[in-house]
Amino acid sequence: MAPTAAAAEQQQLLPQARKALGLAAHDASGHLTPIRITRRNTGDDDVSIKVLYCGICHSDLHTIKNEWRNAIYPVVAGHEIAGVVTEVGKNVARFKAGDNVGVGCMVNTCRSCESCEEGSENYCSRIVFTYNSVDRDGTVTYGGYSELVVVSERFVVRFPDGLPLDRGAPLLCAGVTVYAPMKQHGLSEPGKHVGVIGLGGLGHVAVKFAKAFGMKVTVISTSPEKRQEAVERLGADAFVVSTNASDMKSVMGTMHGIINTACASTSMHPYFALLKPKGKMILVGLPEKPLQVSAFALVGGGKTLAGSCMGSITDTQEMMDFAAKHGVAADVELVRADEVNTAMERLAKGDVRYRFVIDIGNTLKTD
Ligand SMILES: NC(=O)C1=CN([C@@H]2O[C@H](COP(=O)(O)OP(=O)(O)OC[C@H]3O[C@@H](n4cnc5c(N)ncnc54)[C@H](OP(=O)(O)O)[C@@H]3O)[C@@H](O)[C@H]2O)C=CC1
Ligand SMILES: O=C/C=C/c1ccc(O)c(O)c1
Ligand SMILES: [Zn+2]
Ligand SMILES: [Zn+2]
Repeated sequence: MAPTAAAAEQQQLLPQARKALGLAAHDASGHLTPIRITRRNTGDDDVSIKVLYCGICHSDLHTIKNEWRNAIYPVVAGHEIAGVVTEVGKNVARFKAGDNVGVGCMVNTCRSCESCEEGSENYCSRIVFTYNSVDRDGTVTYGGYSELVVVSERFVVRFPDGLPLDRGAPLLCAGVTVYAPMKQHGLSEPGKHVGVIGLGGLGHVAVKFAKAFGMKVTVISTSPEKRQEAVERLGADAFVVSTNASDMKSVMGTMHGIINTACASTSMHPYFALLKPKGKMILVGLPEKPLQVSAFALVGGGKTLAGSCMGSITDTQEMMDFAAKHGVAADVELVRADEVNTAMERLAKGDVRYRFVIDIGNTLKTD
């Protein structure tokens, strides 16, 4: 397939570049088709990575459908990237060809602001996301729905032994996005009770991390059909349906904190009632539409509403190592590159258990 005009223009800006096959959305239909993109040659601080697996995050779907109104088409999504190092630049000390590595949601930051200096580079105001972002050289970033990525060493993490690449890939976004705020907000302490709103890609790994921390965990879901697997397969202690009044009453005022992963907007009022006094609601879901929050739901019990965005690179490596040590990995449905549009349609309907992962290494090929 011929490259689009925008991709061709980008290619001309990069005299030293390689071609790579990717999957791109070209408009808000979100339909993905093969595209030829360019990747820079391996710079002195870069790691070139052959992509083997890439998870499909709901953020990918929000972006390709332009639900956040910020799409820069063509969009090559994907920020749950697992692969093998093929080449490193001369300054790269931590990785060598043949290493199994991962790349998550960011590929560049300013490296000098307060957030960067304190190791919270995920809050850098000049953050460059792995895709749909303008990099410091002016090019638009393309993500892991492609056969090759070239990433500065400091945004690459090591895949620990024992963590499979296909089931580990989703941890690079979904995993760290729930792990980091759980640690930051004291929701990783044994014996505490945490609620997880939304049993999807993020939610199911939140349940697994909570159990690995030794916590009590309750899933708060809109999908009654997930009850059995939440308890029996994922290890949740309880499961309540958010529209079922008696279910919700049974856990009222019991939770130290809630991780809210819902991808669609809803009234937050019933959820705040589940928190203990001074409990914390941590928002990680990014619905297209604004949330409804009543002041009375927060003020009365001295409750906190906080947001959290991904995690730092240090958080990400710590989370990957913790996952390997405690046997935490995503439940995945592996799909071929030519099945990606069907996977997106199913994700939009909540029909996935619990993360689609594209088998890029074996199936992204020219005809
Ligand atoms: N803050 C950050 O850094 C990050 C944010 N995100 C965002 O987090 C959200 C979740 O991502 P992901 O887990 O991949 O998405 P999934 O689609 O895998 O899961 C989302 C879950 O939300 C629940 N849900 C759907 N509709 C509603 C609704 N109307 N009300 C309440 N719950 C609902 C469903 O769970 P159930 O059936 O159990 O109700 C669904 O499975 C997305 O908005 C994504 O963009 C993702 C990564 C990082
Ligand atoms: O899936 C991860 C997305 C994270 C994200 C956070 C904040 C923001 O403005 C984005 O565009 C993406
Ligand atoms: Zn994501
Ligand atoms: Zn910065």
